[in-house]
Amino acid sequence: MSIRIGILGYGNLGRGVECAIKHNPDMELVAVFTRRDPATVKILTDSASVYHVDEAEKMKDKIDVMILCGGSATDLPVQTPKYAQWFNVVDSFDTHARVPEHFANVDKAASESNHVGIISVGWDPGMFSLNRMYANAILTNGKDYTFWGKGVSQGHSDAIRRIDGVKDGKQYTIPVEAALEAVRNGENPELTTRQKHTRECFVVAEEGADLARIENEIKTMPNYFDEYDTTVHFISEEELKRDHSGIPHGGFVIRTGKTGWNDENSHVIEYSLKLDSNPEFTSSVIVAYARAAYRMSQEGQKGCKTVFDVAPAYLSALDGAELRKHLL
Ligand SMILES: NC(=O)C1=CN([C@@H]2O[C@H](COP(=O)(O)OP(=O)(O)OC[C@H]3O[C@@H](n4cnc5c(N)ncnc54)[C@H](OP(=O)(O)O)[C@@H]3O)[C@@H](O)[C@H]2O)C=CC1
Ligand SMILES: N[C@@H](C[C@H]1CC(C(=O)O)=NO1)C(=O)O
Repeated sequence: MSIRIGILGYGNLGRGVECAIKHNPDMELVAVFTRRDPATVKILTDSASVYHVDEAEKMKDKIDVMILCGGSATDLPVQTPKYAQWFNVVDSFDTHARVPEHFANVDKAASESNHVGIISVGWDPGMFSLNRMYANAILTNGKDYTFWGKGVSQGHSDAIRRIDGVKDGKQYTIPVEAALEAVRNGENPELTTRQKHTRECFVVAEEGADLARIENEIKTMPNYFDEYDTTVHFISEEELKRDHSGIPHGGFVIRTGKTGWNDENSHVIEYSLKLDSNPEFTSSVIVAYARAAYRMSQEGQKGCKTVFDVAPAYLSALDGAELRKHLL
């Protein structure tokens, strides 16, 4: 029997999840839920239907895992705990500073309702988190760095789109070359947040909006921009569509460490991603964790989990001898 999936929130990530389900034969998309008028939201899966989010609770027995595809800035803090009352849920929550609060809220809802809620799934947080954790557990005497881009951060782009007066926008994350070079040269530099990345925003403002206010709100935004050197460009909708239509991204996690009685041996662990489509890759990670959420729930597990709590085997559509072929 297929794992029955619901998508809540139909933006870049929602569309990516719909596509990723097509590549997972053990899953089927049952429904897409939106806060907009369902008649205005067109999906590509003939066997599924679009509903208003108010209809979701009625379908709690028809969906095994609800994948929350809203924005981290304002949607997921409300939506994930809310829908964990009725569903196993997976989200991509990435406001790093607010993860403890989000975990607690989802854990309360999921524990009380006997559901599994896996939060902060994707690549960062997500796959990069796993690799930072593995590297620190293995090379205990070492130093690690995370670099992103140059690419489009969906979280930061979502955050700027939520500002009053912003019609659309995209944010590029750009690694500082000198910092990259120092790390690559094994200099193990001490780097502040500001010394590692800069951020560049391309914003389409509503007619008559106060551009100075928008720029200031972006640059001072806690948890997103206030610790970075950020530039803001105001452009037309046509320019955004013409020059900034893609959502590529990537980055790497690197840890250098030493072993030996006198630290005589050095080692480097590196995990890197080059993504044509940030949303499609992120969605592919999320769909694998939806399989895990379903299986863990079927075993009677409940409450909030992160990628650290999910045994890798839960992610794979393979099992037993077929799965063990990945060992070699
Ligand atoms: N952990 C990780 O590695 C990653 C995490 N993310 C997270 O994913 C989140 C979602 O990103 P993304 O999908 O790009 O965000 P979008 O802005 O595309 O979508 C967010 C929500 O906005 C609404 N929406 C989408 N399009 C429209 C529209 N045309 N008009 C009105 N409302 C619209 C949708 O809700 P509705 O249908 O209800 O209207 C949707 O759920 C990000 O905030 C980020 O935090 C992203 C990438 C990686
Ligand atoms: N969560 C990020 C994924 C990576 C990219 C990123 C950044 O560019 O700041 N941080 O983490 C996203 O929303 O795209």
